[in-house]
Amino acid sequence: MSELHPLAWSVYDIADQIDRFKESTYPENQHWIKEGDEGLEKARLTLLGDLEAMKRQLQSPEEALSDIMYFPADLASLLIIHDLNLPQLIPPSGSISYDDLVMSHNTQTGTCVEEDPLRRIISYAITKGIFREPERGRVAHSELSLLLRDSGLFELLGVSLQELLPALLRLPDAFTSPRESIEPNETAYNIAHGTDLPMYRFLQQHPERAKRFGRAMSHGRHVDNHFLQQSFAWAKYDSPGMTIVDVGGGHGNAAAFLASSTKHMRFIVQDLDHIVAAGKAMLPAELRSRVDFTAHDFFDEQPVKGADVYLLARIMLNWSEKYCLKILRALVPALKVGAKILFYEHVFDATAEYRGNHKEKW
Ligand SMILES: C[S@@+](CC[C@H](N)C(=O)[O-])C[C@H]1O[C@@H](n2cnc3c(N)ncnc32)[C@H](O)[C@@H]1O
Repeated sequence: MSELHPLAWSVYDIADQIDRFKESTYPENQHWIKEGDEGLEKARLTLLGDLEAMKRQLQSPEEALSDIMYFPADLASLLIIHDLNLPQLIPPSGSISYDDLVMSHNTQTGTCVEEDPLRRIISYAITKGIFREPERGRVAHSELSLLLRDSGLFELLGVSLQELLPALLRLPDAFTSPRESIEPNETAYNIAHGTDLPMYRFLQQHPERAKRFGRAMSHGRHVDNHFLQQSFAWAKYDSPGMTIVDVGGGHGNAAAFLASSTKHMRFIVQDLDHIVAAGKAMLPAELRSRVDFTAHDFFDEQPVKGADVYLLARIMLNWSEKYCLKILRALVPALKVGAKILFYEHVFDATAEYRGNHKEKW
């Protein structure tokens, strides 16, 4: 028997479980499953993994490889969609003719885009589920493109395409010239953006880009904060007097998420001064009594002594070992007996293997 059969049975069983859950839990017509629904998350991830495994068995190696190789074309169409601000120009409901879309773009920007290439870019994006053509000559939002009207996700797209993608394209140079460097100002980002400063310091000098970067990062985070919540016994620390220091905590998104689901523990979010200023302004009023912000460079000695937990969420990924050690050494004088240092990172298993399904609780 082919290996498809056992997978197909598993898919059937899980789909049945999910459908029954949706029927009893969700309003009518909601076809997606909310990430993080307790009890269903494991089933959802297993199903995604099984479907990916089935796809791999059904595709020839050439097909699988060309999916990877043509990915830059997807990025190019997204880049155009972003730069022309199309998600904002297409109405959230109903549709717009290509004619009107071109006119609206050209009037608002004072630049000139032609209808024919625009239509071709949109047609390509439609094949990826971004936008729809409800009738010939008119374009409307799809479920996916509608999300890009949200400013946070649109900013995340901008950061991904304009800050990070140019750096990713220079990675081969950074690996080889003259050797892979461990210094934060000799990275692919430095080559791509023509700066001698470490990325976060460079952004500090470009306040608008820094703000967009910070907001985009916070926006991308809500998706996996629930893993952070589930992967540590936070309840044990949820009593008056317990302090959690969120080192390099950005706009305080993780701290705010954790504070919303606990009652007593206090959070101190530390980051560079311009980031904490923005984070403070964004914090919901009801969390202000339990979440504080302080400017602190994590290479300097930790000023909050005797906290219960020092959280380093997605910090180490930015630094070479030399600098990770510096960050840890700066914490040591502050540690009381029993203090926890909590790392929250994406990690590879000891042995890399194909992962159709990228997300797992750990
Ligand atoms: C990838 S983000 C992670 C933010 C947050 N912990 C989270 O998980 O959403 C890395 C953070 O490190 C901060 N950072 C970079 N250099 C820093 C430094 N020297 N001292 C303190 N924070 C720094 C950045 O401003 C940024 O907010």
